[in-house]
Amino acid sequence: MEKRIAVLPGDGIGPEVISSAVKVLEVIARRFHHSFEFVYGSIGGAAVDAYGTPLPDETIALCEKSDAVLLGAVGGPKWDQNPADTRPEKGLLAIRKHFGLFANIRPVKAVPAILHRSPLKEDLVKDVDLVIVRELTGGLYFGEPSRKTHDAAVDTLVYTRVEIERIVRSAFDLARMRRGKVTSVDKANVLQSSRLWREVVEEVRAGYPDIEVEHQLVDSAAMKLITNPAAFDVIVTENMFGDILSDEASVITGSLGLLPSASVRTDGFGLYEPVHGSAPDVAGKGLANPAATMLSAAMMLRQSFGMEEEATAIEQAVQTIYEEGHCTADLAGSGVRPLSTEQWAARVAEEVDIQSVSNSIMCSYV
Ligand SMILES: NC(=O)c1ccc[n+]([C@@H]2O[C@H](COP(=O)([O-])OP(=O)(O)OC[C@H]3O[C@@H](n4cnc5c(N)ncnc54)[C@H](O)[C@@H]3O)[C@@H](O)[C@H]2O)c1
Ligand SMILES: CC(C)[C@H](C(=O)O)[C@@H](O)C(=O)O
Ligand SMILES: [Mg+2]
Repeated sequence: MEKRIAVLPGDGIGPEVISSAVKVLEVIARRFHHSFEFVYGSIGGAAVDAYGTPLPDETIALCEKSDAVLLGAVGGPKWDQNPADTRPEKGLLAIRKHFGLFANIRPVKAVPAILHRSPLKEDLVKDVDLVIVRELTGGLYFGEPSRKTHDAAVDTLVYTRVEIERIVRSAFDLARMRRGKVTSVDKANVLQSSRLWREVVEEVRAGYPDIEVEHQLVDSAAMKLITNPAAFDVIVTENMFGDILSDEASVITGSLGLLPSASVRTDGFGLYEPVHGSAPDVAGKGLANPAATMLSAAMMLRQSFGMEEEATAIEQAVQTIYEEGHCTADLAGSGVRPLSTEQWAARVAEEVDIQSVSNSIMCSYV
């Protein structure tokens, strides 16, 4: 299959984790006889520096001509004092909005070989397999913020019935393919937009009698995510709550460097990016964990290209390398010598290749 992938490395550790994921995708292409064309574009702080804007028209055009987008991360101290329009993060919000990527799918799954790296008890963590379905193109992120005076600022939180309904349906559809449970997270005891959210969830659930539904307020949901994370299956929530809960959920697995995400719309086009940011504190030092970006690439193969076997090959290779005891600095406990980003990525790429050899040996015996 021929696929054109827009690659947007961005800032900080973005280029490091992206180059790792691209290496693995190159092995996948070779092994499964696909042709992947990687076309590189600029976003975030790098684009502000080169083009004066965090999302240049050239980047939009390149993504429009591609089958999917793979993104690293944006942002960093260099641009933190920029005005709103030339902040790197603005580029990320703009690309999500431009392509109508309203559903941000953030799976959180315990990795058996590294359960001990979670700060939570292994017993709590071992069965965790949940997905946060985060609304991505509405809410506070896209209100009309304004700095009223020197001493006052305002952000508005708007949600329409249509925006809520489509994300809630995505969550119910996903739950049907999983364990059949949806937890809707809101702040309906305070916010009007949350009361509308809850109303729409109640309407949508009528069409899904097979799905178990619960409502949780975001503050107690944040607590339950840590005290009993295995109780969750699909969590559906608005933009800001989803952002916060997904970073919190990364603690369950042991590192933010493990969580992938897909930002999608209904026609299969998607932007795939790790949940983490540009990690300026570790950038350029070989300390970044590229697993989240590799697993995002796996989501791209499965969700945008329908390449199930190829996606599984990446996921299995990541698991195997952890089982062999190799990890990057974020997951190395005391007494464990971590591999650099590049070394760890090379092990995963090698493993994807080795799988192909063992598979063909298996075939020759069948
Ligand atoms: N999607 C994105 O592009 C995205 C997401 C979050 C934050 N950001 C931006 O990133 C910048 C830094 O934000 P932050 O520090 O709050 O969040 P962050 O996610 O970049 O980092 C938080 C902590 O996790 C660590 N970390 C994150 N990813 C890691 C990885 N792959 N491997 C090893 N360690 C990792 C970092 O070293 C840091 O200690 C800000 O400019 C922020 O706006 C961008
Ligand atoms: C960088 C920022 C705009 C972004 C968000 O809040 O959506 C990030 O935190 C994320 O989780 O993708
Ligand atoms: Mg975030």
